Amino acid sequence: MLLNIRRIHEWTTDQLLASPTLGTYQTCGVYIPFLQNWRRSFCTVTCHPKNLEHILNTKFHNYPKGPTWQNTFGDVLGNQGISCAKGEEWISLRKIVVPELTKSKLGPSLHCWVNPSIKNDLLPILDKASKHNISIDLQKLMICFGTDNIFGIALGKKMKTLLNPEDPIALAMDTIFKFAFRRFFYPNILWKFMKFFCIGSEGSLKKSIQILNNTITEAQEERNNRNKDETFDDDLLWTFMKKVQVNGHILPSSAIMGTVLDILLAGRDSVATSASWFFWLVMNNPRVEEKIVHEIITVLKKTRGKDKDTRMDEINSLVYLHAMLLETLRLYPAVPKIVRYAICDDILPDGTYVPAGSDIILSLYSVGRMKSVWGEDCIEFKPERWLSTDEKRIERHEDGYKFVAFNGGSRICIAKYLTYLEMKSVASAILLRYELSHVPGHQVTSKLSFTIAMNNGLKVNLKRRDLNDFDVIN
Ligand code: HEM
Repeated sequence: MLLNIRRIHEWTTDQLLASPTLGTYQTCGVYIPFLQNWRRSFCTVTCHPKNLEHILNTKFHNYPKGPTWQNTFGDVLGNQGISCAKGEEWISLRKIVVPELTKSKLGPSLHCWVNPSIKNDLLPILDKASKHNISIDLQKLMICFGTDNIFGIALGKKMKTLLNPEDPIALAMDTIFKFAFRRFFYPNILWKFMKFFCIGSEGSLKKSIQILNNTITEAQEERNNRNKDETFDDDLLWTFMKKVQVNGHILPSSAIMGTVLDILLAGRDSVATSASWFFWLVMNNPRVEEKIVHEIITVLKKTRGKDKDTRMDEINSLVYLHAMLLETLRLYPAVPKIVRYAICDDILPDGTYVPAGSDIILSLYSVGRMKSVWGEDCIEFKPERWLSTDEKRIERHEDGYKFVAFNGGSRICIAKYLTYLEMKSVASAILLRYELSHVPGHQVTSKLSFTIAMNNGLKVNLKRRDLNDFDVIN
């Protein structure tokens, strides 16, 4: 495995393909007597849809995130937010958060944050690059775009990192992703020692977490001092603070703060990574590119007047684009694997015995690459597989356990619609205006990190798209 660490997701997929059950294998880490229970070094890896459903839904209570995850990331995420919370508190948090991110609530996010960020900050950068033939790193821009949007939506904060990528808060986030992930590879005893003495990567991690926490605390204090008679624009923090009581259960402010921290961390790279793979797949598939540009133009021609920002109804009409996003996430799920822990002994639907106290890795990356699940053409980028025969609507059900990019069951991602909204807006804005092409010699490979980011970014050249035939857009 170590020899394949740079292509770990592909390697895991190969192992799963070679397994007798076509989707599950079991392995052992290094067992250290007296320091750990042998079961802790035992691990089941699976991508079998029936197993995924069993673990994430049917036997949800037997498979929490578990001590490995909690010990490694609990302190980074503050131990209090929605992603760490358990039991009643977690249920109450979901009741507060999920309704705020439904399709019908996202209009203001599009209007106040996503569209202005595209129009005022992103497009001028792309315009300049295309005029002067300068190559750009699209992944880097997408990370800034993700940062600006999520800080706006969650905290009402104008970050403008597209214009100022060296913003200290944005740099603190980079540090958190880089050094928290390093903990996976360091022995526990080493990173805990470094953390205790606040040295090396752990010292930088602590400072960066502090920067992010201070930002949230300042925003919270400002809202605590608000005059109750005045009206304010809603952002997620303000909405959560107003809704802190659910079914008679009052949530501590640390749970609200922790949840906003979760949202900031989860909301940035996931969208940026997915958008980057999306553009890469578009560049590699001219047939699909032609179809999508045609769709965007057709939809906009029907609906738009003078206003050039994409509207919610337009976004919802972009069916082929939606299929493209699903297909991107099927092949490159932003979160390539998740970890769970078995509380009691169990037998998975494919017959695999899982001992209590062991870890389970769910390979969300591999499930999209199984012929047994997606057919002979599973490796091909084929948005049509999601569509009805007349290509007018999404036909394949995206919530089954064959498509688990957003997880499934009770802990399903809270921000599926927000992701679609951000990705569709940025994809249509860019593809309408520019043709993208690879910078010669630039290699695209995935990096080992929480998300399936690209190792050296996505270097592209831009050429203004000729839309003379379609007089609605310029
Ligand atoms: C392409 C985009 C995204 C993908 C593929 C994705 C995927 C996921 C997955 C797989 C999980 C489950 C993790 C686990 O249980 O171990 C998850 C949970 C979560 N996601 Fe997303 N996500 C995306 C975008 C976002 C965005 C934009 C936000 C922020 C608004 C967000 C916030 C969260 C939160 C807070 C959780 C924890 C939910 C809970 O534990 O109850 N995600 N996401």
